[in-house]
Amino acid sequence: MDILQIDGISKQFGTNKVIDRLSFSVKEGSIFGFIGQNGAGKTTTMKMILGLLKIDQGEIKVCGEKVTYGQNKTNQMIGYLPDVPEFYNYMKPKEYLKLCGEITGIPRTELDNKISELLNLVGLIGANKKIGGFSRGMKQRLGIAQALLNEPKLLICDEPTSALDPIGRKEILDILERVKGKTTVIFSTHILSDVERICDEIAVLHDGKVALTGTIAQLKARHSQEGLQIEFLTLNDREHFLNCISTFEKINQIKETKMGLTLFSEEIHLLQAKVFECIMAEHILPTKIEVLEPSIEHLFMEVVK
Ligand SMILES: Nc1ncnc2c1ncn2[C@@H]1O[C@H](COP(=O)(O)OP(=O)(O)OP(=O)(O)O)[C@@H](O)[C@H]1O
Repeated sequence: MDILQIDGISKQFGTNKVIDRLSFSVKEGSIFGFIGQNGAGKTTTMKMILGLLKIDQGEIKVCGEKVTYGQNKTNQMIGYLPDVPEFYNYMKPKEYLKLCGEITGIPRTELDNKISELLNLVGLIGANKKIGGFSRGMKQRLGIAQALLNEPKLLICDEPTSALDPIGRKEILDILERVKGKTTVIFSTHILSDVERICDEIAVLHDGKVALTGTIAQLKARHSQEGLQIEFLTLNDREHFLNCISTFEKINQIKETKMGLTLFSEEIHLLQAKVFECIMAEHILPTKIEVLEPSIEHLFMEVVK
């Protein structure tokens, strides 16, 4: 079942059309990566899902229920972690979650247990200090706990890892993976390695539309060409090699690097044969030859270039 259906939505700010007949859907129980460059419209889309921004055209459904601007019915099924979550800094995490739980009407008999469970999940059970003294990563983790308090069917996280160091990012990704069994997760990001690590499906937002969507394996198999990276001892060697290889018609793209070249082709075996032919013909000794696996990063670059 699709927990989220986005059907032909558009959004314009003045003359700036940010979202242009955007459509995609998210399956229940999955982790969905919503990818886009800065300013692509990820936050705008999330705010429309939450009914916080008016849609110019199209429709959004959460669990089959239509989202209406300014109304919170569908938000009862959603937990939201904004890109910069705000807290009462003078409170400790337990106190803060208790306040949130009381405001949203969670019965007192359940609340203490639920808070301990969530603080355990996000690794903050022992963090008995004021939130003001928390690191960014700790604040993001507390934000996830808060977003999960009401047991939402859908957890939406806006760039949860963007401002974090590698350890902080890994902690967040591990939590999202653990949450997956109970809650569908959508997270926006421009960090492609995070997406490769935990997402079941992705959508790449570009020019207001989905430029690419599918599972990671499908996308790699369908779209990406493989690359071959070669490095040389001297720039002179690189020039000679480039003159030889550029006559080969099966190459789609050549990128120059500091001491080498990266070659892209859909027929990597033919490319390899030609590379060795040029090396022999030009009497060049490369310092490195490496086949690059198709990656989401390459795919993304293909789509947004
Ligand atoms: N309230 C607004 N009024 C006018 N323009 C806006 C408004 N909100 C967003 N925009 C514009 O819409 C575009 C998309 O912004 P949005 O914040 O949705 O992008 P994003 O993909 O989330 O980017 P980032 O990764 O930088 O957070 C930007 O050009 C932004 O300036």
